[in-house]
Amino acid sequence: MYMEKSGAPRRKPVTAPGLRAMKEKGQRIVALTAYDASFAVLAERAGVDFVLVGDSLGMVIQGQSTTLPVTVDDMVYHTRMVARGLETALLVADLPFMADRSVEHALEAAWRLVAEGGAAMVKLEGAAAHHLAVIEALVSRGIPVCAHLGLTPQSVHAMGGFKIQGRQQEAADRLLQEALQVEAAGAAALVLEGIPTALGKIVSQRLAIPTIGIGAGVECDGQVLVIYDLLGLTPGRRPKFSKDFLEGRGSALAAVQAYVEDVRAGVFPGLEHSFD
Ligand SMILES: Nc1nc(=O)c2c([nH]1)NC[C@@H]1CN(c3ccc(C(=O)N[C@@H](CCC(=O)O)C(=O)O)cc3)CN21
Ligand SMILES: CC(C)C(=O)C(=O)O
Ligand SMILES: [Mg+2]
Repeated sequence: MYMEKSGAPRRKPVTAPGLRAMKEKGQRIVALTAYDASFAVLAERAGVDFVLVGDSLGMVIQGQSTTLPVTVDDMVYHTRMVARGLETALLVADLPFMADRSVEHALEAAWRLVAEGGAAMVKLEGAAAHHLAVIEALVSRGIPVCAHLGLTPQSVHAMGGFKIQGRQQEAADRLLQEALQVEAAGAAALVLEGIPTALGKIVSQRLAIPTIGIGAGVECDGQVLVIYDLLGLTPGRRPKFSKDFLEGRGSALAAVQAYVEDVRAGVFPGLEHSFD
């Protein structure tokens, strides 16, 4: 094997049903993005539970200003690279923009992410009727789905920028209803991005499936970050909800380990990384 992956004692593989069991036991889920084998090994060695090949790769790897140009081919390529670095963490891949334009397209894309890429779960943004139909189609064929609500970057133009969502009561009520709908459609987990802490808490309490927050406050059942933000590698302004864990530490592994510990202990995100 090219790379030593875990370094630590072996642990049981993280699975889709296992995420729900973690919520039931009150164990926080630690998620992190990775786009290549080296970063996947880092996440694996630090004990990350859920490794996301995010379409954020369009921004942090490709240097584009949104995630919209990312293709299914791009996602399959990076998912394959990440798969080679993982041993026990759950491998999740984003369906890129418009891969869900029909149930057929979504099935084809998810098939490739699982069969060619090695993903064990796919993530998709939104809870419109057509998204719910896609979730049901994938789940009924044995592909676990992670939903994604709130600040959904593939809707950047509709939102008028990467803006915090669910600040008004009506929008908050709508988001809770959508969360209940994706759960009913069979989603195994839900990423909540860019919403007030109080809303993240309510959604997490009302759902049986785990919520994984990014800029959604400390009350979610888990947290996710973009690894480049965690390592302070993002040029220019990075989202307020992110934190440079490498600052004051001697290695990338120590930085990821500190993130894992802080999420498990419920001390990250702090108020300074949250919205109210
Ligand atoms: N490096 C990186 N980190 C991410 O978290 C990330 C990406 N890229 N690319 C894909 C999406 C885009 N994301 C973003 C990008 C910017 C903001 C941002 O600047 N938000 C403002 C909030 C504005 C408001 O208050 O409404 C902020 O100050 O954080 C948020 C999410 C999250 N994702
Ligand atoms: C930030 C996470 C949730 C994501 O969707 C991505 O990295 O693309
Ligand atoms: Mg994404």
